[in-house]
Amino acid sequence: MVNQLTYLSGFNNEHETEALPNALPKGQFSPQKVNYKLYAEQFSTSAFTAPRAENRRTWTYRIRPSVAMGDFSPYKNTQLKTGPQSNSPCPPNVMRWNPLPLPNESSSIDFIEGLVTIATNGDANQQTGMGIHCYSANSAMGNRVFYSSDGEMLFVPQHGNMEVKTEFGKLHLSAGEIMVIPRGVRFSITPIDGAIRGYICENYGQSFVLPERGPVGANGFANQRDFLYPTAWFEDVDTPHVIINKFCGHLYQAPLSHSPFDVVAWVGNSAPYKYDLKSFNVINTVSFDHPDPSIFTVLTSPSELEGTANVDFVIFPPRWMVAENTFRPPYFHRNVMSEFMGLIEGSYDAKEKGFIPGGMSLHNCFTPHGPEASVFEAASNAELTPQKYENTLAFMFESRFPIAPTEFALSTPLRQTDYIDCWNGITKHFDGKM
Ligand SMILES: O=C(O)Cc1cc(O)ccc1O
Ligand SMILES: [Fe+2]
Repeated sequence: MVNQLTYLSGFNNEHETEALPNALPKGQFSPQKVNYKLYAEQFSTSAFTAPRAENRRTWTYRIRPSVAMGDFSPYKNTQLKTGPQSNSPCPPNVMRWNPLPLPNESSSIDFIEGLVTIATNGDANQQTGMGIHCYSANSAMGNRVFYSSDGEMLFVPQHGNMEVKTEFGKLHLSAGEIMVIPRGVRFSITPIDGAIRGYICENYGQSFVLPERGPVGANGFANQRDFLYPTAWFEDVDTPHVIINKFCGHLYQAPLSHSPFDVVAWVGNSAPYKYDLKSFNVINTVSFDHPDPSIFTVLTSPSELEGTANVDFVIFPPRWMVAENTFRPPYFHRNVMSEFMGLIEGSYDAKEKGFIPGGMSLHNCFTPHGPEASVFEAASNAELTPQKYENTLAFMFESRFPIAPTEFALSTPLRQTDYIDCWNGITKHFDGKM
């Protein structure tokens, strides 16, 4: 059992929280002396001059400033990769993978060791694109603490429960929830009650925001109030720690004489947050035709091209299907945007076999795809009564940039090299007659 945590609610709010009374300065951010002899340190994840609506920064009040640390040295190479991947082909094939196995009970794998990159796009140093990783772990990170300078990390847990210690406080995260850790925030992950597994979108581009609602109005989709931020929590621990930083596609380590989780109070809008996907207010057709999946966008990382995301995070949650005279599952299509999908639980309406929880699929820029043959047959002949589509939770990272699988993803035996055969049964029905 884990203790209940308290959270602050509201996407991108200027939150304020203190673990000791009056640790937060009043009326200013950087007084000559901070209460409790703390240090003031600003943490910025947008340029100082970013417009107010996009500006993100938090003032932290900590036992030591972050610079009280040793120097960085290279850390070992792992399966964690970064875009652009040089010398690696990006074949346009439809691709699908079985889930990464959970770590064996006889071995002890922490979050950092269990990270494997499946695909990347864009260029981390140009702050475009993303890395798509899978994690699987069964042990705590001990005195190791991780952060990425290359991107903010959107976690999509698929299996198990974890406690996440961050500089801004603790979060508990379970399958069916998501969490975003801003670029640069230090964290440590501890599996609770067994192994954990999930997906990560390391977003090199602009920070995730909520999509516009347009004519839908002031409510619906993901509502701001359902995004939960941690309350300040700190430990005053003077034992050696190791900081592991992903920077420009490489890992570095640096020694620290103490725990970096020493923020006693903070105020600002840049901090980790989590969201329960069950809170998503699903909006869909109540008449005919299958709408585009953009109606299911939870978070979007915009690019400089309006409406053309660096990456959209889209979910396919349980919902009523009521469309009349309509082919109800996802349609056949070719798309300039590239689509990477995962399955959190149950099954997905376009693929009844082969796409299994923890698995992944990739349909790249203009690669044709759609319902598998048996789904097409069944949905073309189904009686269209209202139907509750349950036991399902899929998601998609959809990006304007082609998504290149890593060497690992191309060659792993987890890859279903016969994936294309699921469309084998698509035959000609045309006979020239109506
Ligand atoms: O390819 C997919 O399964 C994702 C998807 C779902 C949908 O409902 C419509 C278009 C689309 O790309
Ligand atoms: Fe698609």
